[in-house]
Amino acid sequence: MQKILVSDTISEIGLKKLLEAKDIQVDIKPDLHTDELKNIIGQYQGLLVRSQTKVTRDIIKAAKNLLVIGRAGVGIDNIDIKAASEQGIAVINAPDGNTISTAELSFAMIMSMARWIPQSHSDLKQGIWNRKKYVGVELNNKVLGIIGMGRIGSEVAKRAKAFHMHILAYDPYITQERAKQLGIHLGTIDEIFTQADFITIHTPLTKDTKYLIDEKAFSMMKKGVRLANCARGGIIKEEALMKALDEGVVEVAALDVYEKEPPLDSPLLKHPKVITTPHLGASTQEAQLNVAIDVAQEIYHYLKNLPFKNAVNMPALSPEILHHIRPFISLAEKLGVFISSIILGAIEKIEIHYSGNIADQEINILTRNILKGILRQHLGVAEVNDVNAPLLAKKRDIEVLEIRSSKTHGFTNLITVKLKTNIEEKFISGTLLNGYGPRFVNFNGFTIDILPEGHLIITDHIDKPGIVGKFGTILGKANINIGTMQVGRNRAGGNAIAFLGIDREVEASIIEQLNQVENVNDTFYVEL
Ligand SMILES: NC(=O)c1ccc[n+]([C@@H]2O[C@H](COP(=O)([O-])OP(=O)(O)OC[C@H]3O[C@@H](n4cnc5c(N)ncnc54)[C@H](O)[C@@H]3O)[C@@H](O)[C@H]2O)c1
Ligand SMILES: O=C(O)[C@H](O)COP(=O)(O)O
Repeated sequence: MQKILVSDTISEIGLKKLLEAKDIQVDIKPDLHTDELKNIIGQYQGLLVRSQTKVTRDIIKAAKNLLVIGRAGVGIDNIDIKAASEQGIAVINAPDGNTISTAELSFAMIMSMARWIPQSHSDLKQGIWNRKKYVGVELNNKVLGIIGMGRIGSEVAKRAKAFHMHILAYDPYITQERAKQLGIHLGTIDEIFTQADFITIHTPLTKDTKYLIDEKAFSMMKKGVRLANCARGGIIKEEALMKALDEGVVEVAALDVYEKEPPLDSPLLKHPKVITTPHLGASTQEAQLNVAIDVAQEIYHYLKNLPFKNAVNMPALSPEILHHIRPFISLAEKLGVFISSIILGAIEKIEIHYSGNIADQEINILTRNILKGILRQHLGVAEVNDVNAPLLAKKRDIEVLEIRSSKTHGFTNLITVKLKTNIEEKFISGTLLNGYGPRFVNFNGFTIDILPEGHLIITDHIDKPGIVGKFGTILGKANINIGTMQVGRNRAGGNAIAFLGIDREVEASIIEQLNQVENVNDTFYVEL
């Protein structure tokens, strides 16, 4: 039974897929204190959160059995992705489900700022009829600066266009072609600061966007600019915003998110020109249902080894791509297990060549599986998975090289894994033979045809009469049956190899006996 902890308020209707799964237990415990979460997280394979639960390195360290963290929403800044990746925990979010709701709230903020709706509403509720104080501006013909032209930014742009606003967007990661498609003008951040009548922010909080709107930015802005942030606190430097409001540079600010949440002691809450909502961007019935359905489905798929698309710390594979690549995944891992089991010394470099058809595929997942196969021999099965394998290699200063080539080498597809240690260099090549499945086809230059399955003994020896017979005698005495055998040599009397497929696991003492046979250089046992 796999256990999932839901530690924030997430739509239970949306979680149906997980709640109805017979072999999954879902515990719903919103509003857990950090210490309580730390105490119980060790029991769970899955953790489902929104933005409230802070999944810190400390929590992740305590999460000994955690396989996946699901975020019912977009922002993942409450999750220590680096710590999760290092521990091999996949992080999956639900980026699409709350786009419209957040775009609509952002637009509501823009309209509220234009017409002083919250302030005049609040006055009137207190019996103050003040028509002169609340003269607003039209949106018509105004310049709307959008910082971050992703899902939400694009939806805000569509709505603003309907109001005949001119859109000036800044997003270093979108192309002119995309801007043209959206019917917007792409400019620099400085152009936004100097030209926009309204500015709305839709980027994630990153090291590049932290305090993107600071004193310098405010000093460039048009006097009377209206500024909305429904993205993340910390993109606007709040101290600088207070000053800009007091100096009249910013006429009105609308904030849904804050540097510290809840911002109960922030002076911004008391400022008459600041409109505030308590992080409500995604708080609609529709968005909450959408993100819960999306994340529940993704977590279910992740736990059941089915295709998933929104992992933030590993590549997403569509069912179509997965269909093509899936048969190669097990071959890739076996190539990794094999080569690292038969090499001596500390690994310095891993070179992976993808040739033929496979070179055009999404190979990142194959590389991850090769690295997983290699590193598991040294670090243990529990320590290494698809998520953390590249990071673990990097941490150990192992150089990893991926080389794609259209050359076929006689096979429609071929994966070669070359390992260099401080002592030696070896390689193994494998292919998927149409109709026959995976095969190892070359080992260190020796042509072979090995089904990569079960128990294998591999010897490196000198080609002399009687050697193979001696192997048979030693194994026979130990009651170990040889099911398959292949030998190869570079020339008569030269270097030779033998691959013996045996029926059961073999003890180290038997390998030692094989190693003692005259003219044998090395003997290895591999289980695939
Ligand atoms: N208030 C809420 O409740 C709420 C709800 C949903 C999302 N959000 C926030 O909104 C953000 C945007 O959501 P989205 O779904 O549109 O994400 P998205 O990934 O689709 O879009 C983000 C855009 O920001 C751009 N960007 C990144 N760094 C930038 C930089 N330095 N300068 C300019 N642009 C940059 C990216 O290229 C991307 O196009 C999320 O990261 C989340 O933090 C808040
Ligand atoms: O990043 C998001 O998806 C939003 O900030 C929503 O956060 P919430 O799920 O805590 O409302």
